[in-house]
Amino acid sequence: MLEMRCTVAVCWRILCSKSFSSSPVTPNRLAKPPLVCLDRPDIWCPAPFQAEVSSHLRHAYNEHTAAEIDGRSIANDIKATIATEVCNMKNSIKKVPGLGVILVGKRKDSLSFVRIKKKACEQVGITSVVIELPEDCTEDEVLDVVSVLNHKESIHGVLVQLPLPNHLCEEKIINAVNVEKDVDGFHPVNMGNLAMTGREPLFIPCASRGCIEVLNRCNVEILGKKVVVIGRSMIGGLPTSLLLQRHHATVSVVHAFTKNPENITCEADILVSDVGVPNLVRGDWLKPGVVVIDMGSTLVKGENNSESFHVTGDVCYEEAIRKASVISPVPGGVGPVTISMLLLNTVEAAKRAYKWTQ
Ligand SMILES: NC(=O)C1=CN([C@@H]2O[C@H](COP(=O)(O)OP(=O)(O)OC[C@H]3O[C@@H](n4cnc5c(N)ncnc54)[C@H](OP(=O)(O)O)[C@@H]3O)[C@@H](O)[C@H]2O)C=CC1
Ligand SMILES: Nc1nc(=O)c2c([nH]1)NC[C@@H]1CN(c3ccc(C(=O)N[C@@H](CCC(=O)O)C(=O)O)cc3)C=[N+]21
Repeated sequence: MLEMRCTVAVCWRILCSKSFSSSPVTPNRLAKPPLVCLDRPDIWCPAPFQAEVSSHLRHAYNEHTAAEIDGRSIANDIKATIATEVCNMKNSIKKVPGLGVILVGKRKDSLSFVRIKKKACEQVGITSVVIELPEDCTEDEVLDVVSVLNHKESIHGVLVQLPLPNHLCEEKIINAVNVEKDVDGFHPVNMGNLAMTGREPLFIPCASRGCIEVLNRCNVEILGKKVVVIGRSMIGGLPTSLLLQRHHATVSVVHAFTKNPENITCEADILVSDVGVPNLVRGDWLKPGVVVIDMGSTLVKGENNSESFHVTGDVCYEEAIRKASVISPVPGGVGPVTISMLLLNTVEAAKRAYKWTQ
């Protein structure tokens, strides 16, 4: 409890202090900025960048193995564009976008994801503040921090790292995030608008947006394709299946209660997996030539040294590369692009807040 009070006090001081300012803007450290592909079929909000058709595929070893998607290079291209835009915003209105992240507890994976988000913000000149609360904090204490960030003028994006400890009501906390700062896109108004044809969510969940971005960047056509999404969580599978439908795919969803999932997955032209079970998707689940997007990201202990961890996806990579035409690896696939989509959502939130366009 004392630890939490101290953390909140420190956070409050950080939020109120003048020294809570932007990290260095470093557009030149990154690759030449290409144009980010933000095309969406229903054009829900003004897309600030034009689409660039470029290839981010590493070639296959031979004709029997898949080409590998280079998610890090896609993410670097997007980050370079964002860094330039943040720089322009700073020069034009003396403001930079700000992201507030709330982290409850000390889960190893959450700590790692939050560290990655913070570093990515620094790379492009977005200010970030991470509010850490102890595992046993109360719901009211989390809601108080959400409220502070909601009201802070220099914070344009607010996100609560998930999952939360069981005693906290995720629904109540997500509902409390200002819908105009909901850069995760998990607020029911944003999620509802994503689900309803013709409506315009202010934000699209980052992993789902990342999935579409990766497919676009690798010139994989979505329209009219049979897509199977494994998983239906709020973070990953559900919004991804909705977004793919917006892009006119025919989408089937497989979940924990699906009987004989391989009978469904083997029909897919594009397979997206967001489950968190390593090696769930085997080679015999796949149609030859399928495009595989592995969104799973699970920390697993190394075999020999129990202290070492590595991140792994849902797809049995060695088997899948022999069936797929294109595959996203873990790490280095959709994950880094998800992070760059969070940066993009934060920039878009700041632009709306300041009514600023380049
Ligand atoms: N790369 C990225 O950008 C992102 C990666 N992730 C990763 O995705 C994974 C899933 O995370 P999250 O969505 O939060 O997890 P959840 O546990 O919330 O959801 C898992 C989903 O998978 C389904 N599922 C579980 N077991 C099976 C099974 N054996 N067969 C088919 N479906 C199954 C569940 O079905 P049911 O609904 O029936 O329970 C549920 O819909 C994690 O590894 C996470 O790190 C998440 C977000 C972004
Ligand atoms: N409020 C909230 N929003 C989220 O968007 C959210 C969340 N909670 N909880 C957990 C999931 C998972 N997720 C990932 C983001 C980046 C990588 C990523 O960058 N992965 C790297 C490797 C990461 C590493 O090395 O640890 C890669 O695949 O190359 C993975 C997974 C976002 N999530």
